Amino acid sequence: MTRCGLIHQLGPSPFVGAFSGALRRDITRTSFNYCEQNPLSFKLYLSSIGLASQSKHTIPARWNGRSSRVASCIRAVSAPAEVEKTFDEMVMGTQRKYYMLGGKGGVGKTSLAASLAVKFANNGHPTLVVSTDPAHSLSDSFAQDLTGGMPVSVEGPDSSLYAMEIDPEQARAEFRAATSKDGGSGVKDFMDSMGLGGWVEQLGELKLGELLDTPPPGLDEAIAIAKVIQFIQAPEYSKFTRIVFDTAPTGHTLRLLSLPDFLDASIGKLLKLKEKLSSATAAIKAVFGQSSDGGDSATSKLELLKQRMIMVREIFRNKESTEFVIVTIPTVMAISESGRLHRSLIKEGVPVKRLIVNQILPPSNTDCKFCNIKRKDQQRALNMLKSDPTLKDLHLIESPLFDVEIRGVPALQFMGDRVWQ
Ligand SMILES: Nc1ncnc2c1ncn2[C@@H]1O[C@H](COP(=O)(O)OP(=O)(O)OP(=O)(O)O)[C@@H](O)[C@H]1O
Repeated sequence: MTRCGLIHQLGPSPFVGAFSGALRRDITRTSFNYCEQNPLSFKLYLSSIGLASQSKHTIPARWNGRSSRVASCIRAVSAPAEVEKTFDEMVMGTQRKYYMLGGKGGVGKTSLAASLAVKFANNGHPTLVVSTDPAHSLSDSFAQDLTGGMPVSVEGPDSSLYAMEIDPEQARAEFRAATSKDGGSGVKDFMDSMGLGGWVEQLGELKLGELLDTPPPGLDEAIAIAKVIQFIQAPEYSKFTRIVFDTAPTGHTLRLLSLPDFLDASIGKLLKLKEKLSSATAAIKAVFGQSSDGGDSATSKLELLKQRMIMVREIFRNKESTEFVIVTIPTVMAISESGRLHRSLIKEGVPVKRLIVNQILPPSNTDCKFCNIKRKDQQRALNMLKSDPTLKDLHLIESPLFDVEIRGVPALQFMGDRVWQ
């Protein structure tokens, strides 16, 4: 069929205008791009030609054959009710999306985050997977050295996949360097030496020393995430359309969620105080005949950090761009903790739709007594999950216990194809 033939077959629609401008180019490709960029309009278009809400099998075969990503898009818009919580929905669109995987220690967060990242990359999304867990295992999962705090290219997937382990210690050292110079003890010493006790009291009220010397739990991870934001704002990393976070175990993640507010307030107060101080120091410097300008790099660094913290908080709560996926295993203890995690995420306004139960024993015909008891035990935990008021409405993804360790891209791809459907 010719390209013009295709547009005739598509038939009249309010959206034909959007396609017709591209007639001399590749109309088919344009329609596919249009599907990704304007899914709702494209859905209306499909509806106008009688294809929306029909089975995906009625979508013309040539549309499905373009690439897995556009096929996903077309399937997604043509069967919205089925697709809402499937992988098609996760992969649809070229706007940047963040997926945060979190749960109790050892349940499989890293393996599932890495397998999701591989699947996104294999579906055409330039993807970055980041570990903010101080006890990194992303390098082990990819069987590749990812240390160094910079995105490292992962070999294997169809589109570019980068992975990055943030070193929280190093991130905190950078934070301290930015703040201690003249925002913490430096300012305090200076004001002491000038005999300006009133200012020192105000500094004391801000508890800056405490913030810098004994950081609250979760600060490391907040700074680590702020660092990721810094990376993805740089032009060379702006290409990533999917960013997957392998987060630290539950407790840390929960504290992290309330931290941006805390830091935002503290840093905001500090900046206000520093504004007042800078006019005081200007006056004092003038007495000594020194120039009052010369920049204040610590203040601008703090301002930058504050902006990033605000961005972190906004990203965590943005329903359009972010989803927190709870990972658990079929045990009563893990499921109870997942319930608490979900309640806290709701309280913090973090969007959650999916719950993965990992390491489910697959059915077997053999008469293994241990396996049968274990399977019944897991079933009890699964029943508890299905009747838990906070968890039962989440979309449940069951992930089997694999008989081999999941390490390296081929194994992660295998896991991803089994879990993310
Ligand atoms: N479905 C599975 N089948 C078989 N092995 C699995 C499965 N999921 C995870 N594992 C294995 O369990 C171990 C722990 O997994 P992983 O490191 O992904 O968990 P985690 O939640 O990230 O742990 P931590 O909280 O310590 O960071 C790894 O050896 C991993 O290969």
